[in-house]
Amino acid sequence: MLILYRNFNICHNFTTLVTKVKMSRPTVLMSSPTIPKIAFDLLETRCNLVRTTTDSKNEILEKVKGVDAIFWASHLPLNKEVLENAGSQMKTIGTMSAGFNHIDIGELKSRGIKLGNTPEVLNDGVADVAVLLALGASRRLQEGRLKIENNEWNSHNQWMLGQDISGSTVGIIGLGGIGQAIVKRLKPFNVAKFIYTGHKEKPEGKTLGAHFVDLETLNKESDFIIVACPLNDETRGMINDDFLSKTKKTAVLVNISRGDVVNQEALIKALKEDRLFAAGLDVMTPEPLPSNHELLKMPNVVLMPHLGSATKKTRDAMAELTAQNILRGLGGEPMLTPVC
Ligand SMILES: O=C(O)[C@H](O)CO
Repeated sequence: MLILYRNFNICHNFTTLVTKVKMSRPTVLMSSPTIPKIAFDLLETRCNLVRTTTDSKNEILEKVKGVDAIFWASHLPLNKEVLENAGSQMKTIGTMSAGFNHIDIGELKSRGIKLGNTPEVLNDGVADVAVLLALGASRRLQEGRLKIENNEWNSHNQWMLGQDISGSTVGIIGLGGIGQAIVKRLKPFNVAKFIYTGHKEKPEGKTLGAHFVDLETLNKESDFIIVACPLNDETRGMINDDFLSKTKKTAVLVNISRGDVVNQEALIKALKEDRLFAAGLDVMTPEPLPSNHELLKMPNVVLMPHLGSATKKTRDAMAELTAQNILRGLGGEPMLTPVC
């Protein structure tokens, strides 16, 4: 009897311990198998991880059930369906992205869920791509390659002339961290004037020697228009037919933000009608772009498949920051880079 009682006690204590350990080790869904190792290492010190073997929606919807937090490394919409499947205990999300237009913030707020994102750490990577696209589009990179491929190389001195960035006016839509990093990079190119638009004038603009203007002025004056603002209800379709009807014919448009800031049909039309010199796009609609899409057939469009933050260093930094946000959220501390 005594032995039985002792065994019961041991069992009981063990169960309590397991429950406690489980309680002190929250579960985190890692929504993609390709999340950098640094995030797994950090989170594993204090959490139990639920891993996925694919990036598929179905697997995420299945594995999210009952977790305490989500590491979101997917461009799939993070919406009511995902949250409902997760359950009401899930109160912490870290998204491995600076943009959060794919996340239903209203739904998160109504459920008291905390969200952190990864701004700043990708500024340099994305700004590099903006410069790459500005130069590539203005110097006819895609068209030049096609000329070689099609045996149309012609060396006369007026052949394939591009637009100069030196002496130009560069207009930045959205002087956030990425916009500022773009200005810093372009300064040594002897740009004549930097202008920017946004909600309000920024002290950083003064430091960088960039002038605050309204969107219309930016459009009218810019030789290079670089879209670096977040996608939201205000900016969706901002670059539309009307906007492009007032742009300089020699202007180059670069988009490193989100495809939907630009009305793509209007852009294609303007490029075809030679109302715009060229475009350099890291983002487009839809993503992935179908391989037979019209944009791919246009010689004056330089395209990249949303690679702005795609360097080893940047993605590691994004993963680490996401993991830290999750750990802080789970521990009841403020996230390092909170969205809500
Ligand atoms: O928002 C971001 O983090 C970048 O566009 C990569 O998705």
